[in-house]
Amino acid sequence: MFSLFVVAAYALVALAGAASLTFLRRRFRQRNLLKIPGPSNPSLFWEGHWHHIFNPYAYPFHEGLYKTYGKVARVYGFFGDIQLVISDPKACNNIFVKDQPIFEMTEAFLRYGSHFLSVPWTYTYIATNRGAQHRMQRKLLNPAFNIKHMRHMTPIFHRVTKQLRENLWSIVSNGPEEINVADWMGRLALELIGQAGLGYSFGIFEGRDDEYCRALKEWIPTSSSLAVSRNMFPYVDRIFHPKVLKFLGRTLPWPKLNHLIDLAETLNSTSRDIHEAKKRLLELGDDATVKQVGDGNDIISLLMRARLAEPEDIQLSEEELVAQMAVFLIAGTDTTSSALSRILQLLSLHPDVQDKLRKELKAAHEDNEELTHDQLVSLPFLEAVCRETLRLYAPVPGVMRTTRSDVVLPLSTPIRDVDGREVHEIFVPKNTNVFAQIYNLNRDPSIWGADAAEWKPERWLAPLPQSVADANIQGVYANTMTFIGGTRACIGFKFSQLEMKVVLSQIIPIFQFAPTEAEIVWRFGIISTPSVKGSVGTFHSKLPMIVSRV
Ligand code: HEM
Repeated sequence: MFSLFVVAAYALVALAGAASLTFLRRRFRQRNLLKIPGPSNPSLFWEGHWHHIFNPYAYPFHEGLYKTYGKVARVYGFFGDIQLVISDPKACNNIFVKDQPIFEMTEAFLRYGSHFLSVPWTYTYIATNRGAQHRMQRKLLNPAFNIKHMRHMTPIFHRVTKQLRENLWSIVSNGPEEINVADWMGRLALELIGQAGLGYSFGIFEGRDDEYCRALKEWIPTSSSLAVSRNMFPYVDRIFHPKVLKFLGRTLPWPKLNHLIDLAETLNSTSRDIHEAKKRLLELGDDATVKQVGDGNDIISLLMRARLAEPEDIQLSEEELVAQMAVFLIAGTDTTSSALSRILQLLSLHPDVQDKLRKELKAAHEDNEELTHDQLVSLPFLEAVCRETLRLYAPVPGVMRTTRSDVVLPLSTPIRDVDGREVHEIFVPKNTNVFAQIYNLNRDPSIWGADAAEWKPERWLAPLPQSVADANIQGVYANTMTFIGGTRACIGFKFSQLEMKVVLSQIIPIFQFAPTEAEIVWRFGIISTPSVKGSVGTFHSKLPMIVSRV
């Protein structure tokens, strides 16, 4: 008994020694970052600023960092780890474009994502693989998101949006009604990506209780509620074999984790079933293919046909294809519904802008009831409303990266270090986490002018200030980092543009949106979501609005 106690004590001392050594080595490596100004560590040996950065009410913290420290601030992560929060445009260009292979997704994100979304327990889908495998998948997936294919998708978007329109029309048949717009936009975005992305209908507007849909809806909140423990993944993942991890995840008395594993399995097994059904149709030939949901024009059908046309070694494996399905749903639903909800809220708060947009859309509808892709992209005010909303209120307010080697990060605007010295570039050692603040970068007054924080769609109807061109922001969309840039830029950004425009073109001409008395608070997260101030049920989006027929 005594000897067991001694062994345990030795083990504890050894563990504490190893942890201290790791801490000291890391502190030595990151010592120059201590010179970057930033807030002091609120909890030295545990979370650091993790909760300040990621809690649902973190917007004021991020705005405060920007106001107090400027475009670069030093913060603390777990166990005293030093991290940077950056909104400097030149630095962000380097993070996303020039030095993208150095600034990769964090291990926590990659490993967590691969365990809880991709059943084979490997990096099989686009958002969590890297290097050559990522480049190869991107190359194979890109054609499914090009303009030519978007044109084929426009009728699918119209068809789904009409179902929403019919539902709303009957709800407000007897006069104005209070409606949770975020909920409807969530359902719509899911059905849009279901039909146009997967050629699958969740039956959302027909009231079907779909297991896939339920799993997907629960995956995001369940996964978000495990956000802090996610940081442990790179460590436990190294110690245990994936099969052991999966077994532990199922059997440990940790209901949320158990549930997440069940959800991932449902998502994957249903994706597999959908894939098998599509495969059978493809084997039956073109006539059968066009009879499915989305007329065979959905992204997965296109990729499956490409598989048949390409030699075996340069195509996505069936497993990779199935893995993309859940990721398209996760990446394409809440982002789009967040953007649409935000646009509708802003239109409700600015009735003059809503009227102007309605006028433009009604005029366009005189030629055609269903606006084509080319008509939609040529409407200047619709474009201005989308751009301004996505600039000022990026649905993904920031992304985390980690350095895979030492690197020097140049700055557009020099900062002063804690000794008062001017700093034009920062040496960032290997394994440093960097949080790129898209939200602050997109509303930088030195780029967009003194009115940068105001929602002004008309700014896009006149030439932009020279400072915008000078900032040389290398994001893929409208001089912003809303969809980031470089090889990891959002693959679905044109898809989401088109979705939004189709939806607005169909609902704004016939419905009026007005605010209610409720105070709306937009929660910070991987994706920004609306809630009513003081409401419980943190993860469910709420955006009540008064909707009436025009
Ligand atoms: C307004 C809507 C959207 C916004 C604001 C948005 C934003 C973003 C951002 C910021 C990223 C980079 C994330 C990171 O690297 O950490 C990203 C990646 C991605 N997005 Fe989107 N997205 C939107 C809609 C969509 C849609 C509709 C789809 C699918 C149809 C989609 C699919 C993806 C995929 C697959 C990635 C990973 C790309 C890669 O790693 O190569 N997104 N998105």
